[in-house]
Amino acid sequence: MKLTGAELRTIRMPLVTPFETSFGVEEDRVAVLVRVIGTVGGDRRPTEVQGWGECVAMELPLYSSEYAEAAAAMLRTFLLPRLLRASAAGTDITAETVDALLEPFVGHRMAKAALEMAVLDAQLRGTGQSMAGYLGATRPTVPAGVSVGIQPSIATLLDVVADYLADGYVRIKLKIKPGWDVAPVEAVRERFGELIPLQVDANAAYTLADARVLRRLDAFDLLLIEQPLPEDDLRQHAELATLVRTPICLDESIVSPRAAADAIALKSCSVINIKAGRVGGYLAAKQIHDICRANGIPVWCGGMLETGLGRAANAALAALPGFTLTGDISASDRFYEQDITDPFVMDDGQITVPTGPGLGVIPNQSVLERFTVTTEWIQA
Ligand SMILES: O=C(O)CCC(=O)N[C@@H](C(=O)O)c1ccccc1
Repeated sequence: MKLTGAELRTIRMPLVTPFETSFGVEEDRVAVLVRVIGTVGGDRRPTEVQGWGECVAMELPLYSSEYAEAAAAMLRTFLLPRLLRASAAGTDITAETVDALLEPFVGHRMAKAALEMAVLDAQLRGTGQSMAGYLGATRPTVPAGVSVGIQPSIATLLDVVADYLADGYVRIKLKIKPGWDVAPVEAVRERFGELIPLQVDANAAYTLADARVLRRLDAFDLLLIEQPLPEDDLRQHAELATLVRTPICLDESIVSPRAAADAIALKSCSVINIKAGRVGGYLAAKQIHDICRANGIPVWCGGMLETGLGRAANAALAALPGFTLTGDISASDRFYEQDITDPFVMDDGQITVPTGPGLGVIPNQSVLERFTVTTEWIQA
């Protein structure tokens, strides 16, 4: 497509309840959104298209080195000007070429992913193909899993889990950290039985010296332990994998298809959480899916508290055949009283994959305005 301009918007959305992880407590979500405007169909029959991208970088650099303000600066100063200049010079801007065009800029995968997502959405709205169709989805719905934050007490945790199970969630993920691990998992197992699919997410809060504690989790038949050790420690994850029986799943460590291939080769994990924003976009996410499938590694789609825009794309991704484990694809009301798109709702534990062109959803302008902190127009 011929890129004519882009809107860069920062929104702030209140969370329905504080969300505590091993790296902090979030009361609201700050998100950077990109809307690209362009034309397709050449000079003969130019048709205007627009596409939306959502950056998953948090307000603070606690999950990864990226954060919202830095992502906005990257998009404003380097990434969008690069694409706009290339387009003005006659380059056809497609989702498949964004990564190569942005390659000179090192890192900033979440910022790049948001821009690639916007270009892909615009491109697909132009052709009429859905994101699910483009990625190769094979299912019309995906199972809904929920991520449960660290709670003030075990009693509160059990009430929260009971509510989510009553809502129909088919998989429970518990955030853990040193001092909040064996006891909450044991309590959930005792209260709700052995049958509910249960996993834990440490967000890199442990070290290999904690292997004894992590091995105690083997007693609870967990689906996996997610990212127990620091992001850059594939070797020690491989060591830990020989000490605990529960499958090790990596999240923060898997920053690219190459990292996925390395982690598999080094036996650092036996499950991978794929987050398009973390790995540089939905095309890289699909590559990781394909690498894992070729190596017999099950994958699932992680969440980053996305609005309905990212949620739509994640539902499409999670419908690919290698996504055999339930992901963090929850209903919009898990985090938001009001989503910026029509809300994603759960139906019998399932989330429906959008079938419209592109993402298949668009923001509700008045809700978007209500949550907007800043918006700016970027053009060549
Ligand atoms: O369901 C969701 O969207 C959230 C899933 C979740 O727990 N995400 C975690 C994570 O570490 O995977 C996270 C939360 C906040 C910020 C970054 C990551």
